[in-house]
Amino acid sequence: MSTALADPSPVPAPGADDTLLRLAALIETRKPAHGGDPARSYVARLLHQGPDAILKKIAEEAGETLMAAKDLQHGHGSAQALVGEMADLWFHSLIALAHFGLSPADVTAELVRREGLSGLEEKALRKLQQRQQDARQQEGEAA
Ligand SMILES: N=c1c2ncn([C@@H]3O[C@H](COP(=O)(O)OP(=O)(O)OP(=O)(O)O)[C@@H](O)[C@H]3O)c2ncn1[C@@H]1O[C@H](COP(=O)(O)O)[C@@H](O)[C@H]1O
Repeated sequence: MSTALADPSPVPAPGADDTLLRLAALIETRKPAHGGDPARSYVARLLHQGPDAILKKIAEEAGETLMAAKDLQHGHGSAQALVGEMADLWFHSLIALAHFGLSPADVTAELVRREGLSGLEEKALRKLQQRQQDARQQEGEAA
């Protein structure tokens, strides 16, 4: 009998779910340069209000996500409530990316770059680089 563990969640093929890309493309059409109308579109209104308003929404949605997760942790929330708040957070993050001329493809490219690199290894590498940089700086000051 095989002792291999069953895969708990099959890894989808790259690009299998393009929901974020489709939503980002829609958000792009809401920019003032593309005729987005703040009177008729929530996204256009937020883009029109500018980065402070967008970032305020992200902070708000991050807080609501945290509260929904804590509720679930303590047994008086629902998974659906957490999913809803996380969706709000992702949605507003996409608007922020669009404002700064970025797309979810930029974020996934960064995640792809990190694939296979353990967070613990990355942290150790970062500390090593910092120590090397500090040592170089001290040598420079001593010279
Ligand atoms: N996914 C979303 C989406 N998620 C959340 N929201 C809106 O985000 C708003 C903020 O959520 P809140 O819970 O904070 O609600 P609120 O208290 O009314 O917020 P305030 O605006 O008053 O601060 C709500 O009005 C939600 O309806 C969204 N609005 C739009 N989309 C997508 O964006 C597309 C374009 O939307 P429009 O630009 O409005 O046409 C839509 O077709 C959808 O696919």
